[in-house]
Amino acid sequence: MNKRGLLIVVSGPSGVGKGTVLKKLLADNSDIVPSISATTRAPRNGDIEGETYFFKSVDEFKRMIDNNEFMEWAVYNDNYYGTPVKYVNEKLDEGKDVLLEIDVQGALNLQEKYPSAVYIFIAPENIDVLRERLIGRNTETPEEIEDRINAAKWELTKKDKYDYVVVNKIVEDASDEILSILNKRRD
Ligand SMILES: Nc1ncnc2c1ncn2[C@@H]1O[C@H](COP(=O)(O)OP(=O)(O)OP(=O)(O)O)[C@@H](O)[C@H]1O
Ligand SMILES: Nc1nc2c(ncn2[C@@H]2O[C@H](COP(=O)(O)O)[C@@H](O)[C@H]2O)c(=O)[nH]1
Repeated sequence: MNKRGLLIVVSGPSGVGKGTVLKKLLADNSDIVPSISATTRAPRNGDIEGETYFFKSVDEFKRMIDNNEFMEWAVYNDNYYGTPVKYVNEKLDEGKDVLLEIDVQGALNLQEKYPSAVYIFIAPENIDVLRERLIGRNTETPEEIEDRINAAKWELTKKDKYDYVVVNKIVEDASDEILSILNKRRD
């Protein structure tokens, strides 16, 4: 029988560069499978249904909650986000490592249920860098950016609850640091 895969949980404020760093990590490591979340937020430029997210109406999302289809879910800036449990369990059972990129509330909710997962927080050098990255990405309105910065301030107070904190100054360095954390945990 396969050894069960490692559950990898990564969080960090919106705009810190999680998606960018994890894309590099996944490109270099075909043995890590990303989980695809469901969300009620509107698709933004570059989003692809079934690849970046499964886009749901609020009613559909609530039905999935009632049917226990999520391993965790949370409301982030007025939208629902959740991790469909079936796919993650299938891949872990196949012995694959599964990567969840989720918000802090979701990660903290998982910690009791999945103590053997590895919890990694990606942090910015400071809030000004975070704001510049969100502005530079140009996918949110100025009001939405301020909401995300406010959420970030709260999220940063929780970083010590994670097993590891990785500062994303240079994408390649952050990806390498995560890989060396994973290699240590796989030993
Ligand atoms: N180390 C870095 N240095 C400079 N710019 C970066 C770095 N990492 C990411 N970026 C840029 O910052 C912006 C935000 O990155 P990204 O979309 O990956 O963030 P995120 O944490 O996944 O955000 P969200 O949670 O909102 O999806 C992008 O424009 C990206 O190109
Ligand atoms: N608790 C969960 N949080 C999730 C999930 N999928 C994504 N996220 C987090 O939401 C925010 C905003 O994401 P965005 O795509 O709108 O920028 C970010 O922190 C994501 O990591 C999930 O399934 N559960």
